[in-house]
Amino acid sequence: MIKIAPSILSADFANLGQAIQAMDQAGCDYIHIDVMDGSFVPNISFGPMVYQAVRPLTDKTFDCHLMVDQPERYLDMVAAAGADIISVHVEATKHIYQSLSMIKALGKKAGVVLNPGTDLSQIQPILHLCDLVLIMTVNPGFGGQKFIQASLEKIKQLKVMREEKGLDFEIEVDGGINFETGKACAQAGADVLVSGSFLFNQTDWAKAILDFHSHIDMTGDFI
Ligand SMILES: O=C(CO)[C@H](O)[C@H](O)COP(=O)(O)O
Ligand SMILES: [Fe+2]
Repeated sequence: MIKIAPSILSADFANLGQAIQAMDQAGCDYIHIDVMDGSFVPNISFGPMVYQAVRPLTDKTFDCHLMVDQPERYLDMVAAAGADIISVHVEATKHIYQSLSMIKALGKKAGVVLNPGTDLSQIQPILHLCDLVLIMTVNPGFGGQKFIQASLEKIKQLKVMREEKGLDFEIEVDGGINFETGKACAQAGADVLVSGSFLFNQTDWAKAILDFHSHIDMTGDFI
């Protein structure tokens, strides 16, 4: 069954705790937390103090997407703040093997993220260290962007690589996900759909999460 990860970048920051609790009640799987440093991406969001404050409000998995340069500088703090999955961009560090090893040593699930312009060959040597591979389906930095169709081929190729190598990481997609693009990603091989603006703009979040499932499960292939 496909997992749904609401991106709280699209939440009402004046009521962040309420939004997280409502998404929990609506039946989401992960809470996706977009951490931006104003350097790796041209936007700044929130740091560990913010998600530490909301950590007690839900038992859901905190899926932390670090859009920061040299992420190894922050891994201790991110782990201490309550992240369960910590994902780092392969483009953001000279030491991706070390970063992923550090995340594992902290007892957290390790993820690697690829920008739309980054080839899968960049992560081939470190795939065995990954619990999750996040394929960006927009350029990172902002919510509400248009899905990049070329991402679908990358998802398919990643699924083949996973099978060939006998690995079991999750494939997550992030950016421009709605019922239509989410279904296309699931058909291509995605296991986790991040959805920000589309999901938060729905009036009934529980229905929207169910609708994500019904759109995808009706193919019969992904239940
Ligand atoms: O990582 C991100 C942006 O860098 C967000 O997770 C992503 O953009 C989700 O927002 P939307 O669903 O509105 O595209
Ligand atoms: Fe994200």
